Amino acid sequence: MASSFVDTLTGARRPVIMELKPRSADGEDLFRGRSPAEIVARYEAAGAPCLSVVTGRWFGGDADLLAEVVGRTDLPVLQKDFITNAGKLRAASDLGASAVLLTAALLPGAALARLAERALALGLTPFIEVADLAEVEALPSCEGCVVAVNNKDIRVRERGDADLDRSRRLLPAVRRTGTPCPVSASGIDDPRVAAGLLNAGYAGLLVGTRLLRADRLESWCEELDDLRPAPPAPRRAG
Ligand SMILES: O=C(O)c1ccccc1NCC(=O)[C@H](O)[C@H](O)COP(=O)(O)O
Repeated sequence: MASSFVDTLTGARRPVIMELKPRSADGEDLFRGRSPAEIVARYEAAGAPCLSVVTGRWFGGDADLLAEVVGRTDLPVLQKDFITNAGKLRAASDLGASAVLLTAALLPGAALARLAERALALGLTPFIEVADLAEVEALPSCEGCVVAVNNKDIRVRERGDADLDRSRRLLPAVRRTGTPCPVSASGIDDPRVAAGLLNAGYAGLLVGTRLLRADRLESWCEELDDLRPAPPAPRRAG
């Protein structure tokens, strides 16, 4: 089945999933008085192809935030939360999400495969997140799924430093899963690092904290564009 989340991300000039997350893992207020509507408008103006909404309590999110974001945009939206059963998939679909997080560290292999299949049947893109080689190698076939390498450690609520080498190391194994859309997620700060990951073969990035902190989001995006190969020139008629 065609996936609008995957197609939109892989077809984007700036393949950055821009995230709404009210608080960092350390409790920093990332919205800084801005409404979700303002942040959505800012991300759309910056050319976001897809959005991510953290609904997990640790980060200050909830289902109302997801509903509000979905009501403000036509972009495909990922729900980032601990989704562990079919009821949560139905709830995500009812709220209008286009993609759902499935965390390999939390879900035994058979449960992960079952939830990924169920998500696809509901028209949701499974956004399967991994953090080490054993998790990648245990994945079922990932056609139609995003496979995302989390550069941080969710077991410590993402409080530690990011290990960006993890994304670089795991990319060949992630490709072998059959995913059309490898993504690097978390702890991506510097546009040079972002461009390096895309130029190495990632089809997309998931960035939250850095974009929410940026006073000049457009500058961050332009710096990223400048470090990427130029898009092909449009064909001239005649
Ligand atoms: O990754 C998870 O398993 C997770 C589960 C529930 C809520 C949030 C979760 N992760 C949040 C993130 O991974 C980050 O917010 C996202 O990747 C952006 O990271 P950053 O750019 O470092 O804010």
